[in-house]
Amino acid sequence: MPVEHRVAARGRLRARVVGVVAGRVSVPGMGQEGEGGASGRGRCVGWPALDERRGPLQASLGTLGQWLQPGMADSAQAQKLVYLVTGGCGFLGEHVVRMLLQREPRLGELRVFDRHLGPWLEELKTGPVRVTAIQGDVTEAHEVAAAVAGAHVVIHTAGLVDVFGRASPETIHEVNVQGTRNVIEACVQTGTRFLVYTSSMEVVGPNTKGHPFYRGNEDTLYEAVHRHPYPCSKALAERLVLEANGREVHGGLPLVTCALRPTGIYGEGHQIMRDFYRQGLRLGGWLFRAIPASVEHGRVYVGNVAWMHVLAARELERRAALMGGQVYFCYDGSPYKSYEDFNMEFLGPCGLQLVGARPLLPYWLLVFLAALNALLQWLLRPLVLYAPLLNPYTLAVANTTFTVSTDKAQRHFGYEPLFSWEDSRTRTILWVQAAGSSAQ
Ligand SMILES: NC(=O)c1ccc[n+]([C@@H]2O[C@H](COP(=O)([O-])OP(=O)(O)OC[C@H]3O[C@@H](n4cnc5c(N)ncnc54)[C@H](O)[C@@H]3O)[C@@H](O)[C@H]2O)c1
Ligand SMILES: CC(C)[C@@H](O)CC[C@@H](C)[C@H]1CC[C@H]2[C@@H]3[C@H](O)C=C4C[C@@H](O)CC[C@]4(C)[C@H]3CC[C@]12C
Repeated sequence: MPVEHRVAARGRLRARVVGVVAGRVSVPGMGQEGEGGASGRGRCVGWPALDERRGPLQASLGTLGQWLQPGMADSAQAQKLVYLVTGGCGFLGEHVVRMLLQREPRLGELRVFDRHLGPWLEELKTGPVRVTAIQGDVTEAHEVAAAVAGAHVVIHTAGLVDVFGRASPETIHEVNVQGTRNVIEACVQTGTRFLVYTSSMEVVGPNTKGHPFYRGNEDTLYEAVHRHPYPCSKALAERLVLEANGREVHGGLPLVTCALRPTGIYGEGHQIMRDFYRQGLRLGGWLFRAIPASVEHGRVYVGNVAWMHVLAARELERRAALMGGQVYFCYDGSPYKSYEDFNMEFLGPCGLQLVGARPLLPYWLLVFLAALNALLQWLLRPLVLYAPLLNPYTLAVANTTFTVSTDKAQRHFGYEPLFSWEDSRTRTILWVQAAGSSAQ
């Protein structure tokens, strides 16, 4: 089946929606979204409270609304279902797209929505499934609404994953919070009932006080206080998604939402891992320990995160009462190790060595160098983007234990990791080797 490319021109998206040609699609002015902030534990220091920002949609639903009749999802059972993956060309998104094509038998159309479409989409010529690539921006409500219209379920992975200061705090907030708000409102306005959101461990921590989170779970009490734009945006977006659970969508049925919280994801396509490998190659095969081996980090293989998204999206309908409004950490059998030691599980077999049983530099010097990097980034910003790996935030995260131990996803929707640790490790090593050889 050829991949159909649709480009969301500003204000217009010529779309074929589940067999219906919608032409110009816009979505009714929303007025105000749900009042009141969630009672969640998280707190973002210095950020607009949730209720201060309203994102009413600016347009009104055209003829499309008459065709999206109540019960359309019911009839969708007879047909094949329409899935939408936002951020579908990202590191995680691509794995979700491929996993859906391999393991979702109900799939009739897969819409891949992203600002930057990958050339690999062209390869996805599958038999019964129509793959529709949509170049669009989640901060543009009308583009999101056009992509969502007619979808049975939305898997919302699109986000600005920036802890290195590449984007401004406002841009991070616009994409991660307003973009999520737009996805929610599009579901409500067009009648899409199921929404799976890719949240993050950082909604919980590490917090600004550097408290460890040791083998914690979804019910562990932890003071989730954040200052950095990225965790703040993820916490606010997650709260929006969970608060939206139960809202009435077009057609009169309730919206069902859940949020998945991956810890540090690794696997094929992990750019930071590739950068570490290339850095090691440049340094003659050596990497130098900066973090104590005792600092445990939870990591999870991208294939298992993708599988959890596919399963949650499938089960959300059947188990709405149990799963609706819930959060789930993403986990698998990956070992608990320091960030650097864990990376060496893949970089070691690729020829690199981690120098030092203990950090080679004293922590105070790392703190100084991180602060210097932050100062340089600020001074150089008008001239050039300077965004090194080491900054006060990444040093704090790297230096704080954060591991999860939970079976909530297994208990709620039968999740079991699809890939063993051994398989995850082998796949990642092969990818690093290929990525490394392409660098030489
Ligand atoms: N990588 C991790 O370790 C990790 C861990 C936990 C959670 N997450 C979450 O998983 C999701 C995906 O992360 P990733 O690591 O794959 O990042 P990524 O940057 O590889 O993928 C994000 C995708 O979203 C797209 N995107 C960004 N802004 C957009 C916009 N305005 N409109 C439309 N598309 C836009 C990007 O083009 C990209 O394809 C994010 O929400 C992130 O917060 C990632
Ligand atoms: C320069 C050294 C101190 C080096 O060890 C720094 C490593 C640092 C770049 C990474 C350490 C922990 C990573 C984060 C963690 O894996 C979880 C994340 C959540 C996810 O939502 C986005 C990515 C990230 C913030 C991830 C980013 C890189 C690290 C900070």
